[in-house]
Amino acid sequence: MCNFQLIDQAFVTLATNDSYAKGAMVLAKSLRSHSTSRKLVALVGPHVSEPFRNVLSKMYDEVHLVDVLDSGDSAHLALMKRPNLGITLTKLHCWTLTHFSKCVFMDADTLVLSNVDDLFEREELSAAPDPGWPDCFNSGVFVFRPSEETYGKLLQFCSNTGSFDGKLYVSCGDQGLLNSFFSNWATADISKHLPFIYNLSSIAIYSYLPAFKQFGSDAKVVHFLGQMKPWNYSYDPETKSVQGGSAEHELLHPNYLLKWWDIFSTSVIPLLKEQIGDQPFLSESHHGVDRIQEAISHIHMAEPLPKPEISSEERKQKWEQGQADYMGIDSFDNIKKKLDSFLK
Ligand SMILES: O=c1ccn([C@@H]2O[C@H](COP(=O)(O)OP(=O)(O)O[C@H]3O[C@H](CO)[C@@H](O)[C@H](O)[C@H]3O)[C@@H](O)[C@H]2O)c(=O)[nH]1
Ligand SMILES: [Mn+2]
Repeated sequence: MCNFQLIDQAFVTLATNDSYAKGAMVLAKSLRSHSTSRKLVALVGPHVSEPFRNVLSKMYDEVHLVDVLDSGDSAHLALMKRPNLGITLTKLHCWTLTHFSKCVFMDADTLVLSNVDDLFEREELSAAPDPGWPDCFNSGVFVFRPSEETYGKLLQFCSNTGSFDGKLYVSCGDQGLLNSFFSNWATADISKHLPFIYNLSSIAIYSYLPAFKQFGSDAKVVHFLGQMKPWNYSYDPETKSVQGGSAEHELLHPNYLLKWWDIFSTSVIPLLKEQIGDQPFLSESHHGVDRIQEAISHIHMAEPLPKPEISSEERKQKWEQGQADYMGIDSFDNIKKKLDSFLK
C-alpha cells in the first residue's frame, strides 16, 4: 500500500465534554498500541476544557473544535429548528473532514483490542449490526467518506425529518438518523455489514452469553454502550480492581473494563497530571456535580443517596436510546422479576 493512502485516511472520534474526552484518550492509546498506520482525529465541542484539549492534541494528529452554535452553516439552522440535535450534529461534522478520502468513526466509549486498519478496505457506509435491532447498524463504529455533498444532504435530512410531526422535544440520536439516511444498509450489500467483533457491545454479552463465551475472544473492538461508561467507575491501581457497579458489571464488561482502566491509569493520567497537577483521577466522583453529591452524602454519613426517580416515559426513551440502567432499575434481577410476574 502506498504512503499516500495512509495519510489520506483517519480514525475519527468525538468528545463534547471532559468525561467523553477521557474515553477518546484511551481509544487513541489503544489504536496506537496496536500500530495503526492511519491518522487519528478528534472532534471536540466547546465544553471540553483546555487541559483536556491539550492532552488530546498530544495523542491525536488533529483536534478540531466543532461549535455547532457558532458554525453559521446549515448545521446551525438545523439546530435552531431542533435544539436537541446538538451532539448528533457535532458527530455529523465528521463528513466535513474532506482532506481525508476515507475515515472510520469510532465512539469515544470504544476500545480497540487488536489492529483494525482492515476496516479501510470497506466502503461507506459500513457498520456492524446493532445488538438491540440487528436490521439497524450501530453507529458506534462506521466507515464513511467525507464529502461536503453528503454532509449537506445529511443536514437537510436532519432538519426536515421530524419537523412535520411537531415533536421538537424528542431527542434524536445519530444512530436513528444515520439508519434512516443510509436506509438500505440492512439489505443492499452484505460487504457493508461489519462482523459483530468490530463493535462488540456489552449489551450483547449480557443477552447472548453462550455466543460471547464461544466468540468473545475474537473481539477486535469493544463498545461500552449504555448509561454506565468506564469512567463512571472507580479504580484501585494497587489491586487492579474496578469498583462502583454492581456484581453485574463483571457480566457486562468482563475484563474489558479493567483493560480500559489499565490504559487510562498508566498512559492517560500521567499526561493529565502534566496539565492539571495531582488530582484524584481514579474516580469521576471528584469532578463537577458529582463532587457536590459526594459532599451531600458525607453530611448524611453512611446513608447512600437515593437514585433520582425517573418517569416511565423517560425510562422508555432511555431504553430506546440504548441506555438501559443495567446497574439499577433495569438490572437482570429486576427484569427477571418482571418477566416472572407476566408468566405467572
Ligand atoms: O455527552 C455526550 C454524549 C455523546 N458523545 C459522543 O457521542 C458518542 C455516542 O454516545 P454514547 O453515549 O456512546 O451512546 P451509546 O451508549 O453508545 O448509545 C447508542 O446511541 C447513540 C445515540 O444514537 C449512538 O451514537 C451510539 O453509537 C449508540 O451505540 C459518544 O461515544 C461520544 O463520542 C459526546 O461526546 N458527549
Ligand atoms: Mn457509544
